Amino acid sequence: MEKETIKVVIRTRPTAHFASKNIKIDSENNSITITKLKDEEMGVINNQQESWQFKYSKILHNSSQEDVFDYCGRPVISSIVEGYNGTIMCYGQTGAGKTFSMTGGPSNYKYRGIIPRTLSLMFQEVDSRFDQQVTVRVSYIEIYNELMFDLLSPIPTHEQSGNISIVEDISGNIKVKGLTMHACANEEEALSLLFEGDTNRTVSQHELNKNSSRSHCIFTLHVESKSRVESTEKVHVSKLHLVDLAGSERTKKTGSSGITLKEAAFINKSLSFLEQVVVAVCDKHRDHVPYRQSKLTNLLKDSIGGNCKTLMIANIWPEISNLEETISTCKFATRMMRVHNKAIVNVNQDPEVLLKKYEREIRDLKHELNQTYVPEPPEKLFDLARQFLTGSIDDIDDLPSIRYCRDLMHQMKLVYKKLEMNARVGSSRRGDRPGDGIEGIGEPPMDPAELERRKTLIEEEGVGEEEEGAAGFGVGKAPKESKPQHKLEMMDDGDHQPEDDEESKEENEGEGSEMGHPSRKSKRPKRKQLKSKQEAFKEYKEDEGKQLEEDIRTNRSDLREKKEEMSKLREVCNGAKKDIDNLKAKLEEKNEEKQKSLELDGEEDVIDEEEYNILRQLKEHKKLYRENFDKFKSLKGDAFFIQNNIDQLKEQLIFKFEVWYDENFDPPAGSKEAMKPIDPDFSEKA
Ligand SMILES: Nc1ncnc2c1ncn2[C@@H]1O[C@H](COP(=O)(O)OP(=O)(O)OP(=O)(O)O)[C@@H](O)[C@H]1O
Repeated sequence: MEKETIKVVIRTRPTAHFASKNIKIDSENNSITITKLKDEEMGVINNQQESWQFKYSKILHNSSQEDVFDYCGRPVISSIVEGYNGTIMCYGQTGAGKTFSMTGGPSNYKYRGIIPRTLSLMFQEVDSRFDQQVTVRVSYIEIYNELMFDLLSPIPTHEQSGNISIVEDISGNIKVKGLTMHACANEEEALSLLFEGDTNRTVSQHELNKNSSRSHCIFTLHVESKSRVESTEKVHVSKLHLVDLAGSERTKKTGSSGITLKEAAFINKSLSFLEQVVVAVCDKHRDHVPYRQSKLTNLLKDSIGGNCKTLMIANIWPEISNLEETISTCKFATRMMRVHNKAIVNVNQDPEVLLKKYEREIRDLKHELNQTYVPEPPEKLFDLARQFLTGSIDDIDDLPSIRYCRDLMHQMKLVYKKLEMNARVGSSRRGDRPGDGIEGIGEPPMDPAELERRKTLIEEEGVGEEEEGAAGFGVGKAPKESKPQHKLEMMDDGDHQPEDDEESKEENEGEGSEMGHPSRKSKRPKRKQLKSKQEAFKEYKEDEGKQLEEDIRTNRSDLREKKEEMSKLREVCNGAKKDIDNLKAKLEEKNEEKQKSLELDGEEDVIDEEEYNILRQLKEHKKLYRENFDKFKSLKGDAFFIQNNIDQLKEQLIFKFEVWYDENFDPPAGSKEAMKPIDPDFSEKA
């Protein structure tokens, strides 16, 4: 934040009748001394002199327009592009040269004022900043009799004067709602808007000065700049108010009547409100500043005591007849110098760039994930999960990525399901409640007394209960020695099936078995007739594996869409590339022609219309190519990501199926059917 007082510059209007007796100007010290005989006008005999000395930031006495701009305008331009707000305002009595200072005299180019010079320098500054994209818009507003008029509105101002109003946004920035803003690409466009506004400006006939303005005029440049080099969402936003205030003369001196008297009253009122605001801002004990009392002070709230770098030019007309006005202007100017402003760089966020930035971040992260994560074989993770859940290992130290954790969690779920299922099968064989074999998993843990009782029973009598004529789902009673030594052994009967006792073996053999595993057939839920592993897989996908199958299908359809889009973009890129090559060849031909004519006439050809058109087209095609290629690259990343999803889902599907298959069918271990690899795309291909 830059805290500084408002700069005040005194500019004198050149005159042949300079009041040299009363006004002494010291340009070196930037001071001015004014002397006046007391009550001279009242005719009272009083030879006492009254004298004032004022000191300012600068006194521009008989200065050229260029000098005025160099001091007042030039330093402001770069700070505007950097994001600081700025205001340059001209204050002073009618005819003192406010409009001349601000807009200039039309008679000669060298008389152009601060506004046209600012526009010229501003666009030079914009063009010189290759690394920045700068947008300049202008607005032009007039305050006349406390009404605001948009001088650049295509609708006649009197019709839409009610349509514009001053508003303050949540950050305290003042804006004029409904005011038209005109984007300008260059100095010429901006100048023509200034001329258009000036033509529309309300000018009233007046005794003191035929063309003097009876209104306040504010020409504003709204500047936005953002970096072309860095992909940043930061946009520097600023405004530069160039203000031509109405004349500050006293009403009685104007000799006005009718409308112009009313005008003068309004002007005096708003200028006195301006004074009140300045006084209030300077008074540390005042907590309220009456900005809202008038349109002018409301509109210039940022400029006086706010977020702005402000400079005031106090125009004086140093003739004896204007002594009162000169003193009054100097007094006001001195007060203005005490106003402290707090200018900050105004930074906004460009939502478009912000969105693009987030999209890029997501894409990069996805890409990084795909790049760095090499999926572990599911069997390995399954084994790790089982070791962890059964307490063989206390901790899993190495968790390299979220994807790894996710896969591991998934395997944990599978282990859990398997354990739960085995426990259920085990308990139904033993007649226990489900979950008895896996304390803490599935069902709530058993009452400790009951658990102890059962343990003793198992130790004494073996696992399970005697069944009379057991058939179907009965599990019978396991002998004492079949009690598993390890908790997992008890839980996981898939691989660690306790051997049935001879008695029950015989029993089962008596019942016969199609699968060749009589013992299991009698002790487990009836297993399905095996057709083929691939057919079982089909069945699995329609039933338990339905969700995974659906996920794969959704991903596949996404992938298809992406690929279709990619193929369209590829065509556009190829077309653009072809056009670029053709245009380059044409350009080459043109260059050869030029070279030849240079050798013949020794004159270097300038770019002709055809060459210009080729260059323009080349630029457009390159842009088209770049845009579409960027989109293509982004889609390629997406497609890669989706393909990876599909592979993962397929792996999961096969693994889950293998578990399911193992639990539901009994091909002899190591048999051809059991070893057969599954083709997850079998039904798709069919
Ligand atoms: N520094 C100057 N050099 C040459 N001519 C000047 C200068 N200052 C003012 N003038 C001339 O004085 C006349 C009045 O100036 P101008 O219209 O700028 O006054 P003003 O303060 O804007 O008055 P108003 O308050 O009525 O708008 C114009 O003809 C202008 O050309």
